[in-house]
Amino acid sequence: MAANFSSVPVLDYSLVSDPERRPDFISQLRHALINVGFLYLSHPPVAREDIDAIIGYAPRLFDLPQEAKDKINMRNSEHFFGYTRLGAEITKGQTDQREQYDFATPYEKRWKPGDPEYIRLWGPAQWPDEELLPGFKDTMHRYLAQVEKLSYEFIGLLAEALELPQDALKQFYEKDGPTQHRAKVVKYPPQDNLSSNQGVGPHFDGGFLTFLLQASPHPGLQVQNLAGEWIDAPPIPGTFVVNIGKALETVTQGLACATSHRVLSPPPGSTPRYSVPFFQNIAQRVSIKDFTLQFNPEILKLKEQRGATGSVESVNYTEYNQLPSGLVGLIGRVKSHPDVAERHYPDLFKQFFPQGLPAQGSAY
Ligand SMILES: O=C(O)CCC(=O)C(=O)O
Ligand SMILES: [Fe+2]
Repeated sequence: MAANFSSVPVLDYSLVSDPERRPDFISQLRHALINVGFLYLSHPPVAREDIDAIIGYAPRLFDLPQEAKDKINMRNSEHFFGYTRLGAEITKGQTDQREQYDFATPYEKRWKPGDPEYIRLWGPAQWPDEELLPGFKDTMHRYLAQVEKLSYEFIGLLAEALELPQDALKQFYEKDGPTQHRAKVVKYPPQDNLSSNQGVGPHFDGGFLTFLLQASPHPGLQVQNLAGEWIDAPPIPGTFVVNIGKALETVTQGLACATSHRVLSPPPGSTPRYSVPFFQNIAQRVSIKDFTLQFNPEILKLKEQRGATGSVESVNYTEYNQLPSGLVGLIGRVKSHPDVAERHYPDLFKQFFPQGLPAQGSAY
């Protein structure tokens, strides 16, 4: 019997600092990692005022004049940071109805001649002009620094839940400098009569962990369970939604599962939905196939008890089994944003789009 799920569990981060209740947290975490791949985290160690400020900024970012958005179009950026207009991506053959900005933690470009091309993926983000949105960049940096710290702490807890040494996953981080993490601010407009209700189609995330802030009260996020059913993950104020990326699934030999998810657009006549996902990266030059973690056989049995996943409507990021993580990330970006790739990575562009530029990117 598969240990199927019908809701996304809520874990209380305040248990972690309570010696008596910490074991409860660890066992709930073990269940969520192995059987669900998604969880809500309440009482996260991120300042409430920064979260509220980000929620306040989200609509204002999209209300900027079109020329201010175009000025920081992603096409300017070899790092794939910046603004992407509505309807520019497709997932599973259908247009995603969302508009977004890709931002990141601070980073100076490190690529030098002779380095692999994927090293160019990391570098400075593009930000709107300060006078148009005063304080936004600083607030976002402060927010991202806190989520980044949480993401590392969480990886330690995850190792504990899988009965690995606390620092067992540190070997996947950059050793000689910072790891750059990506974040987006996303707007899902309400469905109109002409478009589908696909905010974003079914997909897996890459990387290690995603920390998602649902920045408006709209439902719409759904998570696919083992039987292939779509389970709602509506916003719960004061929480993050945390989910496992394909790199972490690969590293843990499938114990921690990456779960397919999607977003349905708000219904016609509604206000837009906003969200702010943070994607935790790993070292660019790491090839996961070169590492084998030793798991306790009792823990590996829990994976067998989970059973096989049913029909999963998602296929991306299978390359983590063979290629360096940075190249997997770059391929993902090239597929989703071919116009950016055509300008900055012409060889890879030709490899993935031999017929030339499609009207939209095809994420997965
Ligand atoms: O907007 C959301 O709630 C989820 C977005 C998402 O899954 C993604 O961008 O990877
Ligand atoms: Fe996602």
